[in-house]
Amino acid sequence: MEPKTITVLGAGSWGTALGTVLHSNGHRTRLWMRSEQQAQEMIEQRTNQRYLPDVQLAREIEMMTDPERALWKTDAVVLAIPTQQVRVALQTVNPYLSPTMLIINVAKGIEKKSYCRISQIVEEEVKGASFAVLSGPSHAEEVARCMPTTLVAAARSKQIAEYTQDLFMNPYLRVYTNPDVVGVELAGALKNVIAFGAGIADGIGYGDNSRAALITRGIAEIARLGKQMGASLNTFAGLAGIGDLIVTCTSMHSRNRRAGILIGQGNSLEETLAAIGMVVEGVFTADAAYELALHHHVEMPITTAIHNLLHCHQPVEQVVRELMTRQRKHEMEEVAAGHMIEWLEK
Ligand SMILES: NC(=O)C1=CN([C@@H]2O[C@H](COP(=O)(O)OP(=O)(O)OC[C@H]3O[C@@H](n4cnc5c(N)ncnc54)[C@H](O)[C@@H]3O)[C@@H](O)[C@H]2O)C=CC1
Ligand SMILES: O=C(CO)COP(=O)(O)O
Repeated sequence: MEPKTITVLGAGSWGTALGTVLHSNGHRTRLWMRSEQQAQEMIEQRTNQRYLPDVQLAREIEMMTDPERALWKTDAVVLAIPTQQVRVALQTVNPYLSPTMLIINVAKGIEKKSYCRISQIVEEEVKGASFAVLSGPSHAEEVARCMPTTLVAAARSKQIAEYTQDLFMNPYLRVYTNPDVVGVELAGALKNVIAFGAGIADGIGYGDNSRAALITRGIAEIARLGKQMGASLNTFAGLAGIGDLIVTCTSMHSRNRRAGILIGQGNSLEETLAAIGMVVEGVFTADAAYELALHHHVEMPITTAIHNLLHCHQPVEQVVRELMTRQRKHEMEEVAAGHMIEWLEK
């Protein structure tokens, strides 16, 4: 691929790490951020001390706060901004976006109140924009250190998915394409809620059995909602689905898991968010996920439990007891739905 000009919106840990990837792939890379002070520090120190310390940033990566300069003749815009801020950020830069620019979202969440996925926010805010989503098991700390990582680039058009794949793919970052935008977006957003729950279990002092249960039953309920919303079930068995759920429920890099651990240890939500100091998407997406499940008449017991814990202030012990003592179930949905009569009758 010919070198492109790429603007990354948001200089947190993920935007910065992806900036290093794009630069090492030979693209002209610009990092746009709100804070003049952060931009000056990054220009002078060639590091991002607050969000991704100890990672050296190449001299050629440009840091800036002026949206007009950041978006001047750019080919693609990477949205690396926390979900709840994406709309306002798009409104800020909108006058400088052009219809030829591809918008690639890398944030993982669902907007509160509107229950919009990011592709829907982009559709509303930037009429006619081409869109792709890049997701999968990928902690910024490891990507920035060139550790082998796999991702999924999803777009409705094969050409856009492959273009996104080519922009990011290199010997340490293998990118697969996928046509299922809805599935990839939902998988990335909903896994954060489950990972927060897995962290709570760890914080309480529960063991590996509990974590495995949350991962397995977590992907089952994510896929159930996804299917109802038109996603492909295969997506949830792939990198953006079970792959990302595994890494987020098990890694100490995960902010969602670490936040859960602090809650499980008895800290308040306020104390927890302050201690993490970066975005904990699952806390904000829990609400939207709960409402989407109600709206689509889909059972999501773990997500509901997290929602109740966060918003109905139910004590953790009560939430766990309720989850474990729910009405007994079949594991397979087709059995539950009565589609395996033969087995039932034997
Ligand atoms: N950190 C990671 O390893 C990964 C993060 N993600 C996703 O990427 C998204 C961003 O996450 P991080 O970079 O980790 O978050 P972060 O908390 O490290 O940084 C967020 C950045 O966004 C900036 N920001 C917030 N509101 C803004 C606005 N209105 N305009 C401009 N900038 C704004 C903040 O100043 C900060 O620099 C999240 O949705 C996260 O789930 C996805 C994959 C990996
Ligand atoms: O999405 C991620 C890894 O794939 C990052 O997860 P956290 O936001 O929990 O750190």
